[in-house]
Amino acid sequence: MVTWIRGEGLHRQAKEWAREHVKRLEEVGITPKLAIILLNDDPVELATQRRFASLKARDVREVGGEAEIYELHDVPPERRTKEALRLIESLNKRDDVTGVIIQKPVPPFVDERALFAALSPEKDVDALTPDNKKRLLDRFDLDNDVLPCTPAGILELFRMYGIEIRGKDVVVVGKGELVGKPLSVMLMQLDATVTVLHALSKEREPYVKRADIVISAVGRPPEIYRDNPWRLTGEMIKEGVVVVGVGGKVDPISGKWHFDVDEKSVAEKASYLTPNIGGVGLATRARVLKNLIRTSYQVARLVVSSRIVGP
Ligand SMILES: NC(=O)C1=CN([C@@H]2O[C@H](COP(=O)(O)OP(=O)(O)OC[C@H]3O[C@@H](n4cnc5c(N)ncnc54)[C@H](OP(=O)(O)O)[C@@H]3O)[C@@H](O)[C@H]2O)C=CC1
Ligand SMILES: Nc1nc(=O)c2c([nH]1)NC[C@@H]1CN(c3ccc(C(=O)N[C@@H](CCC(=O)O)C(=O)O)cc3)C=[N+]21
Repeated sequence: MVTWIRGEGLHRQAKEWAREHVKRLEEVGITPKLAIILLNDDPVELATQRRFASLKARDVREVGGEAEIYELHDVPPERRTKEALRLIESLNKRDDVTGVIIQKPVPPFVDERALFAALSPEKDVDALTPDNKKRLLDRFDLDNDVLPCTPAGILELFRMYGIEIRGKDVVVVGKGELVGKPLSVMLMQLDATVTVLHALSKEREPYVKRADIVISAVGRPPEIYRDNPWRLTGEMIKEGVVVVGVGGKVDPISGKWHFDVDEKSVAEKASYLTPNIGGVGLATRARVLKNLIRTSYQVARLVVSSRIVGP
């Protein structure tokens, strides 16, 4: 029988914790405010990113903070990087903005590197600025650092469900900057044997079949992408494996979700499995809240007093 790995508990705990810290920050005159930037005009991405952005904004408002969503997807392609840079610079300067998320993926013609390089590292809720990314290669502290939201959320889920990582064969499918790459680095530091598969991997099946833990972070469901699709099904995995499904897209026409993992067939073989709804997404949002509180303390130290102590 499969045990479902649910994110609800982490999400609820994070909201309670964040609510307390919003009150403490109010006492020093700081209200956490998250700015979310949308840049992608691809219809699938726009539908998906709008959904995520509004959920994150809702969480922040529920704990007493503020959120602003900036939609730049209508700016002509040739001006979009420039306009985004201008917006990021103004958000950097504003003392009322304490955290910024640039929703990924950005369209191919936008200079993503330049955007993350321009963002103030102390407001970087996703830990995606060049310096924040590099710190991961050194070491990390799951309880105290601003870490990439989804990888950290997944590690918290493993801890909560008592899933061992040390010495395990872990396959990570996808090496995106947001999930696959940082997560595989973190798993390596936790002494897993990590195999990373991606679009150009010669073979995937043999690696997936022998893994103790499979994490799928691709986001190319066959219902939406004819070219180069990916789906993990029950016949691809061994009995008793732990499966974590991360990738998913909203179909802009039907408004329906399609995911990396075929929940039904995988549930018949896996020992632990994240549900496509109510799993990693909630763990990610829990971590977004925690990171925003941490970046808000960092901003408070800069604009109010360096003596303010954080969580
Ligand atoms: N549930 C949640 O909370 C979250 C979900 N997501 C979702 O996770 C997914 C991944 O996010 P992100 O890291 O930004 O992804 P990217 O789009 O940056 O990367 C996708 C990765 O998948 C690989 N890939 C593409 N096609 C295949 C294939 N056919 N088989 C195997 N691998 C393939 C790519 O390979 P290559 O590098 O060779 O091009 C790339 O490494 C997205 O769907 C995103 O929406 C993200 C964050 C949170
Ligand atoms: N810079 C950046 N940072 C991100 O953190 C980021 C991003 N870009 N791009 C896209 C992905 C995706 N993502 C999710 C957030 C919430 C849910 C989520 O809450 N899902 C709910 C419900 C979904 C629904 O009700 O529609 C669930 O799983 O139960 C999922 C996925 C963050 N992402």
